[in-house]
Amino acid sequence: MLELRDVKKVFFPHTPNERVALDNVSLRLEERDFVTVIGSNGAGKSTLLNIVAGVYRPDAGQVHIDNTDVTRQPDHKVARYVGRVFQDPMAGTCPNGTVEQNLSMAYSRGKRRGLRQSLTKAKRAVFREELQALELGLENRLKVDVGLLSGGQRQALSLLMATFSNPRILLLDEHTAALDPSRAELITELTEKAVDRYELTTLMVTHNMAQALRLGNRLIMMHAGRIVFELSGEDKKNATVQDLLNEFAKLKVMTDRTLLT
Ligand SMILES: Nc1ncnc2c1ncn2[C@@H]1O[C@H](COP(=O)(O)OP(=O)(O)OP(=O)(O)O)[C@@H](O)[C@H]1O
Repeated sequence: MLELRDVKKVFFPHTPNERVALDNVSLRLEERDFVTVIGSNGAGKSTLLNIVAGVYRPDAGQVHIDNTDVTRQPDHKVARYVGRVFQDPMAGTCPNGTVEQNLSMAYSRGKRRGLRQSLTKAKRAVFREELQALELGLENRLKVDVGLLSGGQRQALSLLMATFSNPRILLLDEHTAALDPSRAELITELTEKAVDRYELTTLMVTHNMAQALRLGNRLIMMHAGRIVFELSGEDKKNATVQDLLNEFAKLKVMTDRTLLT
């Protein structure tokens, strides 16, 4: 379970450059909820993920993961609960490490020290099995440096690393946006599989409205630091990209009115 209560984040407060990135945002994800987040540029989507991941501290409000208040915890502590995949396929993996070294690092996240160390035979067998599920042949390339993999392969590996140690929350930050259409489709399919397989609770930012409708059981639209529109259940299943465009159009009218007053 993830809960944000009245979270506020302001950049450059009390200066001419002040930006209210999150304006008293409250959001609750129940176990296994998969929420897609859409919104225009600067709406506050990345800030929302960064607050959950502990990269930024809110100026007000709280963040809870399960029964733990993580509001004031630094990102390396919050990493115990959170798996994250970034837009840049190069961001989630270490290029100078082999596939198995990268997986080993991710595997030991949140585990006791003894388990962190060596690459045992048993661990390798687990890695092989997990890689097989990606159907990219990476199970035969355990000793290859990650820097030699393609962008799509690296993003598939990042996704596996973010998910297979069963994080309490999975954060997806436009994680298919930098890939060509066929690779984006592959990663989208792998995401659905991983979320099902590891029974994850997921928050995904995307600019792709069709993807936001296709994935997950809930959708939120953000604008100017607020959640302005939500869909869930049957309403989300039946919604079309045109419906979302209509909601965006309403926001534009609102923004134009605000500018005029
Ligand atoms: N590190 C930062 N320093 C200063 N201002 C920031 C910082 N991060 C975000 N902002 C500002 O906060 C607001 C929200 O930004 P954010 O990146 O969360 O939006 P977004 O919805 O993710 O946008 P995009 O779709 O363009 O990535 C914007 O006005 C942005 O300029």
